[in-house]
Amino acid sequence: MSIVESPTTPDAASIDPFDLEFLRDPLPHHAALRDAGPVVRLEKYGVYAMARYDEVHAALVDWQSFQSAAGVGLSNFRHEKPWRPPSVLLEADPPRHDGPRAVVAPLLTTRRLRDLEQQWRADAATVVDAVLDRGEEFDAVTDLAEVFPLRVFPDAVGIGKEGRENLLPYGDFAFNAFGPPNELVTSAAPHMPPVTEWIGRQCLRENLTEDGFGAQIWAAADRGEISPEHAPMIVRSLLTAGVDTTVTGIAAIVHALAHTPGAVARLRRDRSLTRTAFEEAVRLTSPVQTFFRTATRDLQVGGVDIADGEKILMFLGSANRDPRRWEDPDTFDLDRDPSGHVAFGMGIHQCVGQHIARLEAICVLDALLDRIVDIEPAAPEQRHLNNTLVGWEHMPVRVHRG
Ligand code: HEM
Ligand SMILES: O=C(O)c1ccc(-c2ccccn2)cc1
Repeated sequence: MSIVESPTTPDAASIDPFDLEFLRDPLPHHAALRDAGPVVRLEKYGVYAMARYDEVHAALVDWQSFQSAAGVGLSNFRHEKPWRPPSVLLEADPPRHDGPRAVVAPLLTTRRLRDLEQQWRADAATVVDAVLDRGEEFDAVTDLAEVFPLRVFPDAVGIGKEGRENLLPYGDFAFNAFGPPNELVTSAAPHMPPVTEWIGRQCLRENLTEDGFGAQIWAAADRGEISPEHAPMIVRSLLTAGVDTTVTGIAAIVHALAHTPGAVARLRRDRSLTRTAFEEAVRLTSPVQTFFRTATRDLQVGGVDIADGEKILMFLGSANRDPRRWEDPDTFDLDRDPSGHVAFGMGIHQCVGQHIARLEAICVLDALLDRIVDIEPAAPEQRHLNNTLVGWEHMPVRVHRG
């Protein structure tokens, strides 16, 4: 008896995770990939997809078998030239990864961010007041989620005031470049040379303030903890990975509150839940949806043979909604324990900036909770399409000030 594919269940092997229709609404495709098995070979790109929590988690923590140095995008650095010099963090395996990581991680701990927290809370109050002064309806993306990170993060890194409008397009391109050269990449590429050049200049010691993360990274080079040519590369890492991602992180918590009646009231009653709220928001809407690893030897996963050198695409957003791991996964649930989610990855490459991301979101969330008693969608939202990131162009909301 032949198995008749129902028209609504796409044959998983033919799924294109970089097709614009997929990016517009990935959820049904994630379910098809999860249900097709622990590993599915995607015919279009000849890569192996992992969409279930257990396999994604296992690959993330096994850097020896699933390496980053061949690139964490579709492009395989064993055979192809990267579009930019590889990151000494993201696209490096131990031991090359160890020194840069040991330098950056201590700079970005919650303890080190304490003095930033006071300033960022004041900034968040200023930004939210300015938004609410204009009325009870606003765009949570263009008026808030894009405004706050660009107000606080470039100063924290210590880059110059001019040209900061390059940061979002640069990050957007970098995250698109992890995918295939589709129209999201080809339409932006012609505009990138001056943007890439600007980013490179911001990472030079003479262009950094003496009190930001950038200067602290250069000071580590003075101490011989990293080589001098790695210092600008590491500053570039912060500028690449630290802006567009946090825009979605902030938008994700606002989205969750606007679509979950009673959540604002619950959080106003119990502020100890705000950290859980952010973790649950990025579990539900993982800003970084996918990225790759490369097999370092012939592997077998879930009965599927993966040869040395093959690319594996990990679906973090899908893993974070896998019903095999999460009860009622599609619900924003403040009583859930979201720990163990893979929105920040896991293992040696787990997001080194996650405490920055968390602090930015909590500062905005608390500023909102201090001023509103409820929030709801005011008009249909508009997705922002990117090969790796999920996010919104617009998110109209209406707040009630009580
Ligand atoms: C909500 C916001 C963010 C999300 C969802 C996010 C997500 C991630 C994920 C999933 C990884 C792992 C990549 C891998 O395993 O290959 C990662 C790594 C990284 N992130 Fe974040 N990130 C966020 C914000 C930030 C910020 C604010 C910074 C900078 C301050 C940052 C800097 C980095 C760097 C440098 C790495 C590479 C770490 C390494 O390879 O050792 N990220 N991030
Ligand atoms: O070191 C860099 O330049 C860099 C670091 C991290 C990322 C990244 C990639 C996938 C998921 C989350 N973050 C991108 C770039």
